[in-house]
Amino acid sequence: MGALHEGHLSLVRHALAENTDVFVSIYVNPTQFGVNEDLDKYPKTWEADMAKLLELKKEFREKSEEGTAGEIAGIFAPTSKVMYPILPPSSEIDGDGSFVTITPMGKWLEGASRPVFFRGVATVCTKLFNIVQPDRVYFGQKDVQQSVLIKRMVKDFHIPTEVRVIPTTREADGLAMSSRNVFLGETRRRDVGVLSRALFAAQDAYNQGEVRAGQVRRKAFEVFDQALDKRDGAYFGNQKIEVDYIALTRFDDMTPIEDSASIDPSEGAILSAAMKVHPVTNPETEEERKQIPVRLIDNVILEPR
Ligand SMILES: Nc1ncnc2c1ncn2[C@@H]1O[C@H](COP(=O)(O)OP(=O)(O)OP(=O)(O)O)[C@@H](O)[C@H]1O
Ligand SMILES: CC(C)(CO)[C@@H](O)C(=O)[O-]
Ligand code: BAL
Repeated sequence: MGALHEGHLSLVRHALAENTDVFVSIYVNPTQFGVNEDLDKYPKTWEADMAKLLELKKEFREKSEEGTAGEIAGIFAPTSKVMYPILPPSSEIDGDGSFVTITPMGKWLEGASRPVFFRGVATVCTKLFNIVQPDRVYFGQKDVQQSVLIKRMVKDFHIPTEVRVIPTTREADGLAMSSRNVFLGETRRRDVGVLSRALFAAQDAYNQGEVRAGQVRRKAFEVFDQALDKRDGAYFGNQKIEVDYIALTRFDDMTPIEDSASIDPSEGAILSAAMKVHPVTNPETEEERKQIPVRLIDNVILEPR
């Protein structure tokens, strides 16, 4: 969706290492945004994006010429008229249109908070895959439910492409890179490292032998409890932070592992989380007065052993 950062470039690097011709799609897809979400505010940095991709093209020039890596063969940046040729796209839950829906997976976790999100993602990815006809497609681990859902879609619809999922690129304090991080501003940015710290703490507990699902999730919540004040079910630092979910799920279908159950260590699990970061409680600067809520997601893999 553009506003490229190192996480996106890592997907392109992996694609260049494994293919001859790489196409980068840049399209902010309206149908995956709910009517009250941040579609209008989504960052657009076309010039900077092109400069980053050009830099990457140069970085790979020698290897491309030797034939040991591919090259960026094109940028696919369609208009909405191209992507949705018949009907203008709807973001209403019961809106009309030609849609791809993957349920029940698309209703849980991210789908519970963003009811049209996965319908929009599955629909636009089907269109992208049909237009570009890629041998492989590259998705980021950061959006783990999205990548599991796309794998399911590719299998169920016999789409002839291989789905590759690339590890999450992080900032120095562990925060997963995301285009939406630019909305945070300095003050909120200082508090949000708590999300990855919580997930890593729970992952450590699992790696040290804890398999009780409730205990693994509790480890993550303990990090929030220690870092922030808890009141009325929300956390408070310089701003209110609401944890949407910290969830343990199975790999293939993202079905939940209940707190009373145990993780099967031979299977492992995904621990994923989402939180809503509200504007700072006592804004002092112009930037703080204009803040919008930012929803952040992250996850870690509890590897099978
Ligand atoms: N930190 C990251 N590491 C690896 N892959 C990433 C990272 N961030 C995004 N991606 C992947 O890049 C692809 C494009 O994502 P998208 O354009 O939505 O960017 P984003 O940074 O996730 O933005 P958003 O703020 O919308 O979450 C997706 O497959 C996504 O999972
Ligand atoms: C998969 C995707 C490109 C669909 O618009 C988007 O959700 C994203 O960038 O993660
Ligand atoms: N990275 C997923 C796209 C979205 O949040 O809309």
